[in-house]
Amino acid sequence: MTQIALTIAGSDSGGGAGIQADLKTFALHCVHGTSALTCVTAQNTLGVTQVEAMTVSMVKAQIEAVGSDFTVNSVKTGMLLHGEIIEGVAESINKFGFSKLVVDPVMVSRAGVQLIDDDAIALLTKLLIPQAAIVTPNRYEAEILSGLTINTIEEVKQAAVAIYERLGAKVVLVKGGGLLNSHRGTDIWYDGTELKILSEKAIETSNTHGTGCTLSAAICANLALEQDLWSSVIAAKKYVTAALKNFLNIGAGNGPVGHFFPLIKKI
Ligand SMILES: Nc1ncnc2c1ncn2[C@@H]1O[C@H](COP(=O)(O)OP(=O)(O)O)[C@@H](O)[C@H]1O
Ligand SMILES: Cc1ncc(COP(=O)(O)OP(=O)(O)O)c(N)n1
Repeated sequence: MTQIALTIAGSDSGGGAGIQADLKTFALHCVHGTSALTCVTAQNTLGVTQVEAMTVSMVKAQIEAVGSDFTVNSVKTGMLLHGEIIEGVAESINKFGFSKLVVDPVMVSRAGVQLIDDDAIALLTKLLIPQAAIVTPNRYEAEILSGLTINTIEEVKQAAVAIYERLGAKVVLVKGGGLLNSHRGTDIWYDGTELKILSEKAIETSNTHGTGCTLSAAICANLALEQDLWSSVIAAKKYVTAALKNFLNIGAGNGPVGHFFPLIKKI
């Protein structure tokens, strides 16, 4: 049977993050990828130079087109840009009752640049995070969502608990790529009962563009394949780590992870 996943996210013209990263990740998991584009970014390995939003009606029409024709097994959200889009997306998600929902609360890039406005952050926390099966903030997003400063693993754990308690998330996975040196491969899971550490050795590279999108898309793909949430996260962590090890040294800035590493012919 063909499993189907939907990504609701922005386009990255450089192909490293956003919709492009999500669809590649779905394909490498043998999951049919569908998409609802929220915005278009002019972006490369050096950064974002321009952003344009899709209209709310077009975002909703894309979700409607996919949801009314296919059995969608899982959904992820990425860059949602502004409050009206978030309201529209939340409405459509409710309409179709998508329950295997991964919310990657894309707000701040690894470089610390805010990617959505303040109203959007408030609506994301109110309308989408409580509906998510799992929310996957990076270090900076976890600081905003928890109201805490994060430097150490202990502080990552405190933030994960605070986000769970303050926002009603079912599971929180705080990603550690923005931490210092040896902690960059360490993520913290909190499900209201247990704090779990997912740790991989930090990979020495600046070609990390798209790690967050890739991790959340891989979780979404594994959920579509009917794995449970914890197994989905473990497998996704393995996929993003391998993709990072196979980074693409392209462009003048921070290159993307290598999504298609399993297909590369060994000489
Ligand atoms: N240098 C690195 N070495 C190993 N793992 C990393 C590295 N950078 C990021 N990761 C992993 O990539 C995933 C995405 O995390 P992160 O980069 O923090 O997200 P985002 O792209 O949203 O900022 C996490 O599992 C994190 O541990
Ligand atoms: C269109 C678009 N969506 C999301 C991001 C952020 O990508 P992410 O993988 O979360 O983070 P980086 O590791 O690339 O900072 C983006 N840049 N563009």
